[in-house]
Amino acid sequence: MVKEVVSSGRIAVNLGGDHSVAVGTVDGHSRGTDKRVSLLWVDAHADLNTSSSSPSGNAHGMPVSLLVKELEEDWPDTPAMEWQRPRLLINNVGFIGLRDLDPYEREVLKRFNVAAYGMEEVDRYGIVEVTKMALNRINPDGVNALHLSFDVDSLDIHEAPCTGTPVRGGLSLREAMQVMEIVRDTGTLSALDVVEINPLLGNDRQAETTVRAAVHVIKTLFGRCRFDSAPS
Ligand SMILES: NC(=[NH2+])NCCC[C@H](N)C(=O)O
Ligand SMILES: [Mn+2]
Repeated sequence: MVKEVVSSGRIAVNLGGDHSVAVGTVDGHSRGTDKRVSLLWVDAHADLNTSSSSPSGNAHGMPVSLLVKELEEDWPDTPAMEWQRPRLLINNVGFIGLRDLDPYEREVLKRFNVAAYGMEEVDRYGIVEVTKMALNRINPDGVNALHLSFDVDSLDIHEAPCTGTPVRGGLSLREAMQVMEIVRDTGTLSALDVVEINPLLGNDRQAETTVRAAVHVIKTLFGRCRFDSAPS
């Protein structure tokens, strides 16, 4: 599906589901375009575990490591995954919002000098600077197709309470909207995932808060301006 949408020149929007859906969406994206794909992963977690490094065994903590060529050797045999081969370069992958990493993930980020920006960098440099630095590093000439994979757990738990692995101290909705404004203005966006919304993990009000936050993020990415439109 993503392959067809992207190859017809449209932007693919994928609503998850847990973050392991991104293995399929990013794979389809890269097969639907002649361009190289840069991946911006906005998340509290790096989702870089392999099945052997993962402390939890949860697949939603592993998609990025399945997608990058550099980690192919780190994976034990994956019998169910023959359909997918890694197609991305790890230096075309950037992270924003990190604040909960496992030891293997930390080691990989260091080993390849990945464009990884945690909440400390967001606090130190500000979200605008961090977003620009990340985009410059993963898509320096602006010629690659951008895949934005947005995990709602990148947001602070007050903004997005209904998610499976929340981590306190995350992005404000305003910071996330600034990321979207900057990405939008690059004109490079080719596919979007919005994932890890689980309305069952909370009361109605919390579900509504979470869904509305996601809607704000999506609308901003597709052109809604904060100055001249009423909030929704
Ligand atoms: N997409 C997510 N919410 N990922 C959470 C991953 C948490 C932890 N790093 C793990 O591997 O289990
Ligand atoms: Mn994630």
